[in-house]
Amino acid sequence: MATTTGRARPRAGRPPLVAPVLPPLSGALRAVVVAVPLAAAALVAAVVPAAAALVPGPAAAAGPLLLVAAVVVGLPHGAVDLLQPELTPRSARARALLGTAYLGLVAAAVLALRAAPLPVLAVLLVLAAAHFGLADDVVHGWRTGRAPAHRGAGDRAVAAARVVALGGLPVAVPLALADGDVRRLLAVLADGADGPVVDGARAVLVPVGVAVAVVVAVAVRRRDVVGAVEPLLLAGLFVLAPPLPAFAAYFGLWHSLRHLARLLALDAVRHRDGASGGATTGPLRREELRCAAARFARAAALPTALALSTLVALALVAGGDVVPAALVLVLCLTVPHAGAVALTDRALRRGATPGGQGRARPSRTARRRSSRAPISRSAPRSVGS
Ligand SMILES: CC1=C(/C=C/C(C)=C/C=C/C(C)=C/C=O)C(C)(C)CCC1
Ligand SMILES: [Fe+2]
Repeated sequence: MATTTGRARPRAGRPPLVAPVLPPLSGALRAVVVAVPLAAAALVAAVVPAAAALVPGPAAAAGPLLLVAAVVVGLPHGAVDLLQPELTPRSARARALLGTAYLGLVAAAVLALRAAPLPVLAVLLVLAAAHFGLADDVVHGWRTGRAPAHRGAGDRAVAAARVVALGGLPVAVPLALADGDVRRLLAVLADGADGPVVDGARAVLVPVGVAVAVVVAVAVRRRDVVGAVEPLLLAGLFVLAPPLPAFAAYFGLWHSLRHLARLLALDAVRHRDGASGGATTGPLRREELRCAAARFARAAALPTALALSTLVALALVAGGDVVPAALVLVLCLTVPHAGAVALTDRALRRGATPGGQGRARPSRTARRRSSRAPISRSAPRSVGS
């Protein structure tokens, strides 16, 4: 993604001088991060089982198609992993190395999955659950202002439960309740060993259920309605709707959409900071988000096209079967994607300082400049990322 205009780029391997702070979740951004994913989960949980009862044939045929569509729609959310300034090294050589390592990890994961299907699939599924759960924990920090950088031991324990609950539900439940479609896909992915994957998923349902109970209880005590509803809606989605449409809705309209919103918000803040010297806060304006979306579309186009071509190539190698190919691609992309997102989040957290509402104190020049900047606003309510 294009980076800031006037702000100094971070040195290789170091967090930026002024970490962008996610602005308060309000307006369109709140709708995209909270209302749309929750409404989509509720709608799919209600409508898809009804459709499956009324028109079983077309509903069953739609599952694999929806999954492939969701993977394609979700590909861009990882397309700018290496363009985050908190992660990108300064020198072109180091950037090329990082890009090669990213693609090398995808290729290594594909080869490893072929060489040892069952153990490698198990590792990839655990990684996927961790990635999903951590992403929703970051969104929780954004929504509530309880930034990960400023948590005490109690908050950290609840965060761990949140990661297990919100990451475990979308991976363990559809696999534990595997229907014919999922069994067939698992048999392709795990070279006939679908049974052990389903058994393993069933075994983790108890810890995931306990984590859900903890998260809901804590959210109720804190009067955090969204925090209590999130795991219940995800559980409802994956228990009521068939696994493939449920996962498609989750991946396209929950995980990818939330990540995309976060990328746009971060980029908009970096641009705002670039213009103001790093001291402006307050909700993002629609115009700022529109510009960030345009920059994102430009930056994500080529990597997304590359991922789509890889999908076509994998499908051709798999004899034209695009559904397992899409799953192999998305699972193997998760290896570098989860790593890149985790490293970027860590850099963003480290750039945050508790006393400064999540950001390092800007220089005197920056402060003087920002006091004249037209977009300077009130103090932020939410912090960190
Ligand atoms: C294997 C398999 C599944 C799980 C796929 C997963 C878990 C994908 C994770 C993707 C990630 C983490 C993308 C990165 O953002 C389903 C669809 C449940 C059922 C069919 C077989
Ligand atoms: Fe992701």
